[in-house]
Amino acid sequence: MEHGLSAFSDVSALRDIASAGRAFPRPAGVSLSYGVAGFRARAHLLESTLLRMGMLAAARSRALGYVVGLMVTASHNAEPDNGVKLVDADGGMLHQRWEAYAVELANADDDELARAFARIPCDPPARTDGGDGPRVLIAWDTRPSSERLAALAARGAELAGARASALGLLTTPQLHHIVRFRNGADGCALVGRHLGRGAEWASERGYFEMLAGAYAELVQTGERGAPVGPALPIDVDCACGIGAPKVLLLNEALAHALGGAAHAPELRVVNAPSTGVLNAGCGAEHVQKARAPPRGLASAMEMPSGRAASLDGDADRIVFHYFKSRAPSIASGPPPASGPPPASGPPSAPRAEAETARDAADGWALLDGDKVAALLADFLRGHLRAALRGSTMPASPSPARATAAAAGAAPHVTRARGDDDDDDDDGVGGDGDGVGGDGGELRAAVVQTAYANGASTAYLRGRGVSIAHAKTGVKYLHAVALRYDLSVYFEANGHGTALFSERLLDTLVAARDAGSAGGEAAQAAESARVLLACHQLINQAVGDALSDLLIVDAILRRRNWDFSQWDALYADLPSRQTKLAVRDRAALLTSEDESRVLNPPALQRALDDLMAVAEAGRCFVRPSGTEDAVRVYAEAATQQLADGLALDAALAVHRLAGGTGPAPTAFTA
Ligand SMILES: CC(=O)N[C@H]1[C@@H](OP(=O)(O)O)O[C@H](CO)[C@@H](O)[C@@H]1O
Repeated sequence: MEHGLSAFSDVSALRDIASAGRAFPRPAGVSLSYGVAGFRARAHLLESTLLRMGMLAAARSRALGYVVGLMVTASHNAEPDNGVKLVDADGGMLHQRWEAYAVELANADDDELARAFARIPCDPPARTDGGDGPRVLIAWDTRPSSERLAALAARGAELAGARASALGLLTTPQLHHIVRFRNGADGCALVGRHLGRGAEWASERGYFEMLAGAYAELVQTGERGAPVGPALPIDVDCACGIGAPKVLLLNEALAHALGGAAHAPELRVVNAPSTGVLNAGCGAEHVQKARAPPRGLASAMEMPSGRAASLDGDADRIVFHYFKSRAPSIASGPPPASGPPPASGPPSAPRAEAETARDAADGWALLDGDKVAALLADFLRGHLRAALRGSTMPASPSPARATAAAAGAAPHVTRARGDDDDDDDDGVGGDGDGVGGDGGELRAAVVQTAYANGASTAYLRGRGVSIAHAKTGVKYLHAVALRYDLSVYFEANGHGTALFSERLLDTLVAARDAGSAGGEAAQAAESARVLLACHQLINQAVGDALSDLLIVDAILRRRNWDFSQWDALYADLPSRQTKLAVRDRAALLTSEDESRVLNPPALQRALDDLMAVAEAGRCFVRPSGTEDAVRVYAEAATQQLADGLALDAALAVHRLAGGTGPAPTAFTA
């Protein structure tokens, strides 16, 4: 039993829960595991799960005394799938300790459901929510099955004694934002002191206002006072999902914040829901895994803006791409002091190897999550150094625990920086990049997974940026990122964000406000202003495609860079991903950092032999947390070697880890 909480004891509600369990039976033979982002399966298998997760969300809200969220989506999965993601009171993902309750509840026998629910410690000793009672905000994506599943979740929440509010169609990050700001407005200590306009921004409208306002702030000037680059259009591949209507709303908000559409970057919707099947041949997952442009933007002719972005099915991740022949040319200003040299700098020879046949033919290039992280890390780090020049760190007993201390919150509900609650399987390495002020050191780092391209890691290291490592899945990256004062985390697939600690924000506010003194202080104040606008723009709860889209565009405009200049930060090592089905993917066990197979041991021996003969070869395999498949990643000195390594590794998995169906002969995205 968790501290201070007792079991749910409303006997009549438990009776209702028991009968609902029988009315929506669990499909026979289906056992669900809580993957890297909640439960996912074919939609028709999920009715009992959604009902039960509505109950769990109610319990979580009751335990914390704050609003929580429930998102119905299967993100990048195929349209017939669906899933559920739970949003915790601080706007983050469900606390890992509660995942065990989620699994227990989702897999309880129908007759056991009420008893399983009654075992969840969720009755607080006294109400802490000002009497509003438990409340679950529910939103869903555009899948045909989503609305019905959302209604079942609402029913589950109500049976478990919570009020359920249906917010309708939202992106996943929007729901995270609304939960966070809603609780922040109510003074929830978990959310931090630097929230901005809590109550005003606790809505979809507020979300757009916040983003557009921060973007407008950032594009007031270019770097070092140079004129800012022009507002250019960008084609946004919305994966035939929820991103499409939201991009249109973002256009309106930008036009409003910037004093007219002419001053805003036009976000052109490609692949709206009415034009095709969700995630099929389009969207971030397709583009990044297949390393090919999406339908609708498959040639330079189809991409009139010369630059594009692809969102995934629930718009929590984004990758960028462009055709080199059509990239809009920007009269390049001087390179920023903090930034790397422009296009001509990095070597371009490896790029030729990296390009697939399609790239070579059309000059198509992908800018993935690693490239976004590199751009952000460079930009934020440069401004951080400038903002801290001459500043004094606020005295703080332990920066990492500042939020927890300020919160005074019970340890079992606090997910503050450095909270050891999440230390079980963080898989973190890296010490952090100390950026000093007079009174202490702020720690900054980029957090990557095993999927990060080796060239991106080398680039960041070469620029003195510290790298920390985490397991695949943003919940792991986020937990590691919270250990730093400023951290940028991105998965190569485009899921990520940047986090600012409370201590850093205190310091930035002080530096900004000291700016009127002139001289160096004025420069520091300007960088502090820029960083505070970034904090407002970058979603602090979770990776957010729309917020990432805007910050990338703002940085490029401030630097007067086009996509090719950004792309030239470093040349990706050639890589290839594929996946294959096995009898039982849970039987494949990997090391903490996922770089090595522990079981079956013969598989790692085979992979070692393959890597030994491929120049600069690196490969690893791991069971997917979202699909019934084993994923294979390979990189090597040439595309041909990377492809060969990936296929050989897939064959080794098939042979030694119970592959089903015919042995793989081609790549599966
Ligand atoms: C290689 C890859 O892209 N894996 C993705 C994918 O997880 P898997 O566990 O690999 O299926 O979906 C996750 C949720 O969206 C995302 O966090 C992760 O990065």
